[in-house]
Amino acid sequence: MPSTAQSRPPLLNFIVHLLFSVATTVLLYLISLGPIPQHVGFVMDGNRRYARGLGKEVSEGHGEGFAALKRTLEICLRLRIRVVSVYAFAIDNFSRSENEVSALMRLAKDRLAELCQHGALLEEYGVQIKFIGQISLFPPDVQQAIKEMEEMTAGHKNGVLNVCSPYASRDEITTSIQNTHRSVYNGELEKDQITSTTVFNNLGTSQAISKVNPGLFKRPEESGKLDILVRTSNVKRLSDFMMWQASEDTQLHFVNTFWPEFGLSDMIPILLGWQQKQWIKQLGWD
Ligand SMILES: CC(C)=CCC/C(C)=C/CC/C(C)=C/COP(=O)(O)OP(=O)(O)O
Repeated sequence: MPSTAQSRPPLLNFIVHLLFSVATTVLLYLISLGPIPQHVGFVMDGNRRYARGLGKEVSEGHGEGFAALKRTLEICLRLRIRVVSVYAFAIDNFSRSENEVSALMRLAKDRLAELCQHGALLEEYGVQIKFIGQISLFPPDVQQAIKEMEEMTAGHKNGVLNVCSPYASRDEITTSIQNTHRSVYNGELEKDQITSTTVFNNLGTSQAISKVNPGLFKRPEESGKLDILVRTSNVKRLSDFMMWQASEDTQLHFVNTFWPEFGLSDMIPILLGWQQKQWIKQLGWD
Protein backbone atom coordinates (compact mmCIF):
# COMPACT_ATOMS: atom_id res chain seq x y z
CA MET A 1 0.00 0.00 0.00
CA PRO A 2 1.51 3.44 -0.86
CA SER A 3 2.37 5.53 2.18
CA THR A 4 0.25 8.62 2.80
CA ALA A 5 0.94 11.71 4.91
CA GLN A 6 -1.23 10.19 7.68
CA SER A 7 0.58 6.84 7.73
CA ARG A 8 4.16 8.25 7.72
CA PRO A 9 6.08 9.12 10.91
CA PRO A 10 6.08 12.93 11.52
CA LEU A 11 9.85 13.31 10.88
CA LEU A 12 9.57 11.58 7.51
CA ASN A 13 6.56 13.76 6.70
CA PHE A 14 8.58 16.85 7.51
CA ILE A 15 11.46 15.71 5.27
CA VAL A 16 9.10 14.88 2.36
CA HIS A 17 7.41 18.27 2.76
CA LEU A 18 10.77 20.07 2.88
CA LEU A 19 12.10 18.29 -0.22
CA PHE A 20 8.85 19.01 -2.07
CA SER A 21 8.94 22.69 -1.24
CA VAL A 22 12.63 23.02 -2.21
CA ALA A 23 11.96 21.24 -5.52
CA THR A 24 8.93 23.53 -6.13
CA THR A 25 11.00 26.65 -5.47
CA VAL A 26 13.77 25.48 -7.82
CA LEU A 27 11.32 24.56 -10.60
CA LEU A 28 9.41 27.83 -10.32
CA TYR A 29 12.68 29.76 -10.32
CA LEU A 30 13.84 28.02 -13.49
CA ILE A 31 10.49 28.70 -15.20
CA SER A 32 10.60 32.34 -14.09
CA LEU A 33 13.82 32.82 -16.11
CA GLY A 34 11.78 32.48 -19.32
CA PRO A 35 8.83 34.53 -20.62
CA ILE A 36 5.82 34.53 -18.28
CA PRO A 37 2.21 34.71 -19.50
CA GLN A 38 0.22 37.76 -18.42
CA HIS A 39 -3.24 36.21 -18.22
CA VAL A 40 -4.19 32.58 -17.56
CA GLY A 41 -7.76 31.25 -17.33
CA PHE A 42 -9.02 28.02 -15.79
CA VAL A 43 -12.24 26.09 -16.39
CA MET A 44 -12.12 24.13 -13.14
CA ASP A 45 -13.97 21.03 -14.23
CA GLY A 46 -14.49 17.55 -12.79
CA ASN A 47 -15.16 18.17 -9.08
CA ARG A 48 -18.25 15.95 -9.03
CA ARG A 49 -16.78 13.09 -11.08
CA TYR A 50 -13.71 13.16 -8.83
CA ALA A 51 -15.88 12.98 -5.71
CA ARG A 52 -18.21 10.26 -7.05
CA GLY A 53 -15.25 8.16 -8.19
CA LEU A 54 -13.98 8.12 -4.61
CA GLY A 55 -17.41 7.59 -3.04
CA LYS A 56 -17.35 11.09 -1.55
CA GLU A 57 -20.07 13.75 -1.33
CA VAL A 58 -20.21 16.24 -4.21
CA SER A 59 -19.65 19.05 -1.67
CA GLU A 60 -16.34 17.39 -0.70
CA GLY A 61 -15.33 17.42 -4.36
CA HIS A 62 -15.98 21.16 -4.49
CA GLY A 63 -14.09 21.62 -1.20
CA GLU A 64 -11.06 19.85 -2.65
CA GLY A 65 -11.60 21.89 -5.82
CA PHE A 66 -11.22 25.00 -3.70
CA ALA A 67 -7.91 23.67 -2.32
CA ALA A 68 -6.74 23.15 -5.94
CA LEU A 69 -7.75 26.72 -6.76
CA LYS A 70 -5.67 28.04 -3.86
CA ARG A 71 -2.70 25.84 -4.82
CA THR A 72 -2.84 26.82 -8.49
CA LEU A 73 -3.33 30.49 -7.74
CA GLU A 74 -0.23 30.45 -5.55
CA ILE A 75 1.83 28.88 -8.34
CA CYS A 76 0.64 31.63 -10.72
CA LEU A 77 1.31 34.41 -8.24
CA ARG A 78 4.78 33.11 -7.40
CA LEU A 79 5.55 33.26 -11.13
CA ARG A 80 4.21 36.84 -11.31
CA ILE A 81 1.36 35.93 -13.65
CA ARG A 82 -0.62 39.14 -13.20
CA VAL A 83 -4.14 38.04 -14.16
CA VAL A 84 -5.75 34.75 -13.19
CA SER A 85 -9.37 34.15 -14.23
CA VAL A 86 -11.33 31.18 -12.91
CA TYR A 87 -14.75 29.85 -13.89
CA ALA A 88 -16.24 29.30 -10.42
CA PHE A 89 -19.99 29.31 -11.15
CA ALA A 90 -21.82 29.41 -14.48
CA ILE A 91 -25.19 31.17 -14.61
CA ASP A 92 -26.79 27.84 -15.47
CA ASN A 93 -25.24 26.21 -12.37
CA PHE A 94 -28.24 27.66 -10.46
CA SER A 95 -30.18 24.69 -11.85
CA ARG A 96 -28.11 22.27 -9.70
CA SER A 97 -29.50 20.90 -6.42
CA GLU A 98 -30.03 23.35 -3.57
CA ASN A 99 -27.46 21.46 -1.47
CA GLU A 100 -24.77 21.76 -4.11
CA VAL A 101 -25.45 25.44 -4.82
CA SER A 102 -25.31 26.27 -1.11
CA ALA A 103 -22.05 24.31 -0.70
CA LEU A 104 -20.54 26.47 -3.47
CA MET A 105 -21.92 29.65 -1.88
CA ARG A 106 -20.36 28.67 1.45
CA LEU A 107 -16.97 28.18 -0.25
CA ALA A 108 -17.20 31.68 -1.72
CA LYS A 109 -18.41 33.28 1.51
CA ASP A 110 -16.03 31.54 3.88
CA ARG A 111 -12.94 30.03 2.29
CA LEU A 112 -12.52 32.52 -0.56
CA ALA A 113 -13.11 35.36 1.90
CA GLU A 114 -10.26 33.92 4.04
CA LEU A 115 -7.83 34.42 1.13
CA CYS A 116 -8.74 38.13 1.14
CA GLN A 117 -8.09 38.72 4.85
CA HIS A 118 -5.11 40.72 6.11
CA GLY A 119 -1.94 38.64 5.93
CA ALA A 120 -3.49 36.03 3.59
CA LEU A 121 -2.51 35.07 0.03
CA LEU A 122 -3.99 38.04 -1.87
CA GLU A 123 -2.41 40.58 0.43
CA GLU A 124 0.91 38.73 0.41
CA TYR A 125 1.08 39.08 -3.40
CA GLY A 126 -0.73 42.43 -3.62
CA VAL A 127 -3.53 41.01 -5.74
CA GLN A 128 -7.14 42.16 -5.81
CA ILE A 129 -10.20 40.00 -6.29
CA LYS A 130 -13.00 40.83 -8.71
CA PHE A 131 -16.20 38.92 -9.32
CA ILE A 132 -17.18 38.95 -12.98
CA GLY A 133 -20.83 38.19 -13.68
CA GLN A 134 -24.40 38.73 -12.52
CA ILE A 135 -23.71 39.17 -8.80
CA SER A 136 -27.32 40.32 -8.23
CA LEU A 137 -28.48 36.71 -8.82
CA PHE A 138 -26.74 35.66 -5.58
CA PRO A 139 -28.50 35.77 -2.19
CA PRO A 140 -27.90 39.04 -0.22
CA ASP A 141 -25.41 37.49 2.25
CA VAL A 142 -23.20 36.27 -0.63
CA GLN A 143 -23.46 39.65 -2.36
CA GLN A 144 -22.38 41.33 0.89
CA ALA A 145 -19.39 38.94 1.25
CA ILE A 146 -18.36 39.69 -2.36
CA LYS A 147 -18.56 43.44 -1.72
CA GLU A 148 -16.35 43.05 1.36
CA MET A 149 -13.78 40.89 -0.48
CA GLU A 150 -13.55 43.37 -3.35
CA GLU A 151 -13.29 46.38 -1.00
CA MET A 152 -10.73 44.68 1.21
CA THR A 153 -8.39 43.99 -1.73
CA ALA A 154 -9.15 47.05 -3.91
CA GLY A 155 -5.87 48.76 -2.99
CA HIS A 156 -3.76 45.85 -4.30
CA LYS A 157 -2.29 46.78 -7.69
CA ASN A 158 0.06 43.88 -8.52
CA GLY A 159 -2.55 41.69 -10.17
CA VAL A 160 -6.12 40.49 -10.19
CA LEU A 161 -7.98 37.25 -9.51
CA ASN A 162 -11.13 37.30 -11.65
CA VAL A 163 -13.70 34.97 -10.13
CA CYS A 164 -16.20 34.44 -12.94
CA SER A 165 -19.36 33.84 -11.00
CA PRO A 166 -22.27 33.71 -11.85
CA TYR A 167 -20.86 33.95 -15.32
CA ALA A 168 -21.50 33.32 -19.00
CA SER A 169 -19.30 34.85 -21.67
CA ARG A 170 -22.26 35.80 -23.87
CA ASP A 171 -23.77 37.59 -20.90
CA GLU A 172 -20.48 39.46 -20.25
CA ILE A 173 -20.34 40.53 -23.91
CA THR A 174 -23.99 41.64 -23.85
CA THR A 175 -23.37 43.73 -20.71
CA SER A 176 -20.34 45.29 -22.39
CA ILE A 177 -22.46 46.28 -25.41
CA GLN A 178 -25.11 47.75 -23.09
CA ASN A 179 -22.42 49.79 -21.28
CA THR A 180 -20.98 50.96 -24.60
CA HIS A 181 -24.46 52.04 -25.68
CA ARG A 182 -24.90 53.89 -22.37
CA SER A 183 -21.68 55.85 -23.04
CA VAL A 184 -23.07 56.91 -26.42
CA TYR A 185 -26.43 57.82 -24.85
CA ASN A 186 -24.64 59.92 -22.17
CA GLY A 187 -22.65 61.73 -24.85
CA GLU A 188 -19.29 60.31 -23.64
CA LEU A 189 -18.70 58.48 -26.93
CA GLU A 190 -19.66 59.07 -30.56
CA LYS A 191 -21.53 56.21 -32.23
CA ASP A 192 -18.91 55.90 -34.98
CA GLN A 193 -16.13 55.72 -32.36
CA ILE A 194 -17.36 52.25 -31.33
CA THR A 195 -14.85 49.60 -32.34
CA SER A 196 -14.15 46.06 -31.23
CA THR A 197 -11.63 47.61 -28.80
CA THR A 198 -14.40 49.68 -27.18
CA VAL A 199 -16.46 46.54 -26.58
CA PHE A 200 -13.38 44.62 -25.39
CA ASN A 201 -12.49 47.41 -22.95
CA ASN A 202 -16.00 47.30 -21.49
CA LEU A 203 -15.79 43.58 -20.67
CA GLY A 204 -15.81 42.82 -16.94
CA THR A 205 -12.31 41.34 -17.11
CA SER A 206 -10.86 44.37 -18.95
CA GLN A 207 -12.43 46.70 -16.38
CA ALA A 208 -10.87 44.65 -13.56
CA ILE A 209 -7.46 44.54 -15.25
CA SER A 210 -7.51 48.32 -15.74
CA LYS A 211 -7.08 48.64 -11.94
CA VAL A 212 -3.73 46.78 -12.03
CA ASN A 213 -0.54 48.84 -12.32
CA PRO A 214 -0.01 48.90 -16.16
CA GLY A 215 3.77 49.13 -15.68
CA LEU A 216 3.74 45.49 -14.57
CA PHE A 217 2.65 44.23 -18.00
CA LYS A 218 5.10 43.69 -20.88
CA ARG A 219 2.13 44.09 -23.28
CA PRO A 220 -0.40 46.24 -21.34
CA GLU A 221 -2.71 46.61 -24.37
CA GLU A 222 -3.02 42.80 -24.49
CA SER A 223 -3.47 42.14 -20.77
CA GLY A 224 -7.18 41.37 -21.22
CA LYS A 225 -6.47 38.64 -23.73
CA LEU A 226 -5.91 35.14 -22.45
CA ASP A 227 -2.43 33.77 -23.05
CA ILE A 228 -3.39 30.32 -21.80
CA LEU A 229 -6.76 28.67 -21.19
CA VAL A 230 -6.78 25.42 -19.23
CA ARG A 231 -9.74 23.08 -18.89
CA THR A 232 -9.45 20.02 -16.70
CA SER A 233 -11.20 16.61 -16.67
CA ASN A 234 -10.74 15.74 -20.33
CA VAL A 235 -13.69 17.82 -21.55
CA LYS A 236 -12.92 19.74 -24.73
CA ARG A 237 -15.41 22.61 -24.74
CA LEU A 238 -15.31 26.30 -23.86
CA SER A 239 -18.73 26.22 -22.15
CA ASP A 240 -19.30 29.94 -22.66
CA PHE A 241 -16.08 30.98 -20.89
CA MET A 242 -14.09 34.03 -22.04
CA MET A 243 -14.97 33.68 -25.70
CA TRP A 244 -13.82 37.21 -26.54
CA GLN A 245 -10.70 37.05 -24.35
CA ALA A 246 -9.63 33.79 -26.03
CA SER A 247 -7.90 35.33 -29.03
CA GLU A 248 -6.01 33.96 -32.01
CA ASP A 249 -2.89 33.55 -29.83
CA THR A 250 -4.47 31.83 -26.83
CA GLN A 251 -3.04 28.39 -26.13
CA LEU A 252 -5.77 25.92 -25.23
CA HIS A 253 -4.89 23.08 -22.87
CA PHE A 254 -7.37 20.29 -22.19
CA VAL A 255 -5.89 18.11 -19.48
CA ASN A 256 -7.15 14.76 -18.20
CA THR A 257 -6.71 15.54 -14.49
CA PHE A 258 -9.87 16.25 -12.49
CA TRP A 259 -9.69 19.78 -11.07
CA PRO A 260 -9.31 18.73 -7.37
CA GLU A 261 -6.09 16.90 -8.34
CA PHE A 262 -4.71 19.70 -10.52
CA GLY A 263 -1.40 21.24 -9.46
CA LEU A 264 2.24 21.89 -10.23
CA SER A 265 2.81 18.70 -12.21
CA ASP A 266 0.04 19.78 -14.63
CA MET A 267 1.13 23.41 -14.73
CA ILE A 268 4.79 22.75 -15.59
CA PRO A 269 4.24 21.22 -19.07
CA ILE A 270 1.61 23.87 -19.84
CA LEU A 271 3.99 26.71 -18.95
CA LEU A 272 6.97 25.13 -20.70
CA GLY A 273 4.86 24.61 -23.83
CA TRP A 274 3.85 28.26 -23.81
CA GLN A 275 7.43 29.43 -23.28
CA GLN A 276 8.61 27.23 -26.15
CA LYS A 277 6.00 28.86 -28.44
CA GLN A 278 7.22 32.34 -27.42
CA TRP A 279 10.83 31.46 -28.22
CA ILE A 280 9.82 30.01 -31.59
CA LYS A 281 7.90 33.24 -32.29
CA GLN A 282 10.81 35.45 -31.23
CA LEU A 283 13.12 33.53 -33.55
CA GLY A 284 10.61 33.97 -36.38
CA TRP A 285 10.29 30.20 -36.85
CA ASP A 286 6.49 30.05 -36.53
C1 LIG B 1 -16.99 29.44 -5.18
C2 LIG B 1 -15.61 29.00 -5.41
C3 LIG B 1 -14.55 30.00 -5.50
C4 LIG B 1 -15.42 27.70 -5.56
C5 LIG B 1 -14.16 27.02 -5.80
C6 LIG B 1 -14.45 25.57 -5.99
C7 LIG B 1 -14.62 25.23 -7.41
C8 LIG B 1 -13.43 24.67 -8.05
C9 LIG B 1 -15.77 25.47 -8.03
C10 LIG B 1 -16.08 25.11 -9.42
C11 LIG B 1 -17.50 24.65 -9.49
C12 LIG B 1 -17.85 23.89 -10.68
C13 LIG B 1 -19.22 24.09 -11.18
C14 LIG B 1 -16.97 23.04 -11.24
C15 LIG B 1 -17.22 22.22 -12.42
O1 LIG B 1 -17.09 20.86 -12.08
P1 LIG B 1 -18.42 20.03 -11.98
O2 LIG B 1 -19.00 20.28 -10.64
O3 LIG B 1 -19.31 20.39 -13.14
O4 LIG B 1 -17.92 18.56 -12.05
P2 LIG B 1 -18.30 17.47 -13.14
O5 LIG B 1 -17.82 17.99 -14.46
O6 LIG B 1 -17.55 16.28 -12.69
O7 LIG B 1 -19.79 17.28 -13.09
